[in-house]
Amino acid sequence: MLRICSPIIPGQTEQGGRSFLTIDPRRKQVTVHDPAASGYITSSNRRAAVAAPKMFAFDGVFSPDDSLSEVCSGSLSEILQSVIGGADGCLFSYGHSKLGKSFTMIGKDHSPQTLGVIPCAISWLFKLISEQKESTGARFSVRVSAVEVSGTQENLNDLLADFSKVDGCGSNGVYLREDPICGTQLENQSELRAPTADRAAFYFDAALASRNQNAEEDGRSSHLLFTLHVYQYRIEKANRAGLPGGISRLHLIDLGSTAKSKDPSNASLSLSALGNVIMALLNGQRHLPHR
Ligand SMILES: Nc1ncnc2c1ncn2[C@@H]1O[C@H](COP(=O)(O)OP(=O)(O)OP(=O)(O)O)[C@@H](O)[C@H]1O
Repeated sequence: MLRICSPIIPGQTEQGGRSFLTIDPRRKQVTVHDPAASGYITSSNRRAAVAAPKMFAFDGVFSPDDSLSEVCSGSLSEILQSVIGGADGCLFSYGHSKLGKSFTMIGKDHSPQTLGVIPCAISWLFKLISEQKESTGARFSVRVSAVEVSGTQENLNDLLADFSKVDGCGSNGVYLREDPICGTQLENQSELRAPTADRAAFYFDAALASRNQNAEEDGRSSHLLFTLHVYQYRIEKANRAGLPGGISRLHLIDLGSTAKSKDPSNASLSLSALGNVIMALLNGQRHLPHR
């Protein structure tokens, strides 16, 4: 899915130049025209290999006029149904600096219309759970975890560690483990029980408050991984005991800026590197081509 944001070009007002993108939300298509013709780049800077116009098709396209609630409903409905159905899901924002990735994922708490993807996902997940409980009798238990990757060393930080210490199940720190069967696994992050949407939202706010405030000064912005773990149970009619019915996870990720960096170690953030990882996952490869 693609969300188009209006880029502000230095020295040029938003109205000053014709856009080099044509958006067709109904067909879910975007056409890229020659940026030189729209004044966004000079013809001398244009790479000779880029032949415009080029058309790209997506599962969904949101224009700058689309509200945050339209983006949330368009991107979350299907994925939440799948998670309730027992499949894992992931939704992440990716793009250049200051284009509104965090705004899209987190939103602002001014009004219900400016809630971002993560608060909407929390609210709608619990609504779906309650509907599912009514219709099938299934029981659910939701847990949340929140991890930040920040700094030039890409340190992992468990944003809910303080709460799990209070619960008496404090962890010794989150880390990555290479599993020969499942590939790279994030281990040991705090998973806190959230019986209500309000509790999950509280933990989300707490995670945001714990983020590394110095990340931007470190030379790159931080990445936020917020996960809703959904445990399902079937209730035995005879003794009303709960039988484990599987676990699914919804990963909601606000990737930090992908602006070009002079630091060669920042290469893992490039669109092609991310594309390679996604293709490897889709192909079921155990070894993912990441650093
Ligand atoms: N659609 C929008 N409506 C109103 N304000 C927006 C919108 N998109 C972004 N903003 C504002 O623009 C600023 C930059 O947005 P944001 O921090 O979300 O960008 P970002 O892509 O996450 O940047 P970075 O990669 O540097 O973290 C913020 O102050 C945000 O509130």
